[in-house]
Amino acid sequence: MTNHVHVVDHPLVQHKLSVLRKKETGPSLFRDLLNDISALLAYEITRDLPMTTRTIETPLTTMDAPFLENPEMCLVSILRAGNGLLDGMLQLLPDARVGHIGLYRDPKTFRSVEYYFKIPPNMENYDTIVVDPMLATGHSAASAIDRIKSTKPKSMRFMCLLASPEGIEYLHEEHPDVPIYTASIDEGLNEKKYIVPGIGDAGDRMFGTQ
Ligand SMILES: O=P(O)(O)OC[C@H]1O[C@H](OP(=O)(O)OP(=O)(O)O)[C@H](O)[C@@H]1O
Ligand SMILES: O=c1cc[nH]c(=O)[nH]1
Ligand SMILES: [Mg+2]
Repeated sequence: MTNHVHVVDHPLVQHKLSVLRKKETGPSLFRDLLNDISALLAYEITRDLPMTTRTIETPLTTMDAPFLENPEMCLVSILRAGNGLLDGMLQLLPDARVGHIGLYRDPKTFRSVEYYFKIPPNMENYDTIVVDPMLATGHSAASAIDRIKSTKPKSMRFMCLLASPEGIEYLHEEHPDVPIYTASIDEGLNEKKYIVPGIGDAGDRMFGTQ
């Protein structure tokens, strides 16, 4: 399982995550921190993208310079909270396409319910990163990935801020081919299936809706 999970334990990520977790951190600072952290996570999740070389001319000479083999990227945000990760990632990947999948978690069954789906055509061209801050039971991520897989993207990765051990296990069972990148693996889930210690409801904290 662990080969498929990458915990980004960079000091800047961990410091910013601790400030973001605090209950007194309001929506404005919460969003700013999430922007910073998501840019740092984007840096790590793209670390092993395949490279190629092309001959270029600098003002001084000719060289074989490294370029991304496939610069076509697509980010897919799981609404609402996934949108909080987009701006930071787009700082590093400004040409990425962006898809959206609207899911909410039913508070009784904890299963995800889809209400929106819009992604670019020709997904087979795109290395795709599915983003959502929270991997709790894993149902939302697994069903989003199911849906996106049916469009046959070139490759797929999943990025979150926090993951629970249960969510990692479930997602790995359902989609063993999709690596998971996270800033933390927290202790577990409470009786309402919230991540503990966690950050609370990511969407509500981001948008001040509670
Ligand atoms: O792993 P799971 O148990 O499926 O839970 C995680 C999901 O719950 C949250 O969304 P929520 O349903 O609160 O919707 P929101 O983003 O609109 O607030 C979160 O952003 C994930 O999408
Ligand atoms: O801890 C959790 C679990 C699901 N959704 C959230 O926003 N937070
Ligand atoms: Mg929510």
